[in-house]
Amino acid sequence: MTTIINNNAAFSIEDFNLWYGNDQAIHQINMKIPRNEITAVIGPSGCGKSTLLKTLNRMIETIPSVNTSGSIKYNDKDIFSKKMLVEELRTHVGMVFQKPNPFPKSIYENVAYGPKIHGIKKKKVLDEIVEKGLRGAAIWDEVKDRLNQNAYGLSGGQQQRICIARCLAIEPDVILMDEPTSALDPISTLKVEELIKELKKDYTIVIVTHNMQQAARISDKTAFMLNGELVEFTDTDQLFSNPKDKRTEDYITGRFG
Ligand SMILES: Nc1ncnc2c1ncn2[C@@H]1O[C@H](COP(=O)(O)OP(=O)(O)OP(=O)(O)O)[C@@H](O)[C@H]1O
Repeated sequence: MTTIINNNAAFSIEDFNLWYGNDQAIHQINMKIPRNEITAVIGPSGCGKSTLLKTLNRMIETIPSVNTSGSIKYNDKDIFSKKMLVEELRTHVGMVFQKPNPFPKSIYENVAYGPKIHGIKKKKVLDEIVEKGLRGAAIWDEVKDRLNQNAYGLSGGQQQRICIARCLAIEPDVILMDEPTSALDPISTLKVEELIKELKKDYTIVIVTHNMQQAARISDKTAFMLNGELVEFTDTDQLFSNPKDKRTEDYITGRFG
């Protein structure tokens, strides 16, 4: 997609509402997600974090009861417009899930999968993409001698980095991460956190996390959601040191959630 970008927001969300059937899960959200930064979305269980994230690459459309109003623009283009092909949106906006979900295939095939679907057949080109993806996901050195082994044989933390490599191989612009470390042990979590900080040089990252310390450690901006509303969205340092809204303060000081 060739786009002239007029502002510094990867996503501009305006007056956005979302319903599952009759239940409204997102209420009138306005936010601009900055490019090449890490934006964390925090809030208690059920506040709508995953729903908002899954809307950004239209994964939410797989649920038939969903209705929306308002607008979401990616690079100034309406993601819900008929002209926006969902497959194209998802090549620009990749996603990494809570539980590592490699395919039951070799490490190599996991990373080469997306490019192959997009028609790349030459072994040499695929080799290069696989190496670049694995290097980008900081796992090349650990797996370069066993690319043909099944990805299921790796540890949870390694599997998650393979999933990140798989995402990088389609050369996205934005990476959405839904609690990417919640199934990992502390050491793997730290590795993935280091990787996320490294990736923001080249990508815009939006990460949903239950873990406030994680948001504070890695993100530039933090959004606090409650009952489907965006209560506060500002610089991470500011949100954790000097929240403007009493509800944010109550949440970050552990009074609820
Ligand atoms: N497929 C669905 N059908 C109907 N309601 C749903 C569906 N998915 C989520 N919801 C509802 O939408 C609201 C927001 O859920 P969502 O999963 O976005 O919250 P969350 O903040 O990500 O929660 P958690 O931290 O527990 O994952 C909740 O009330 C939830 O029950």
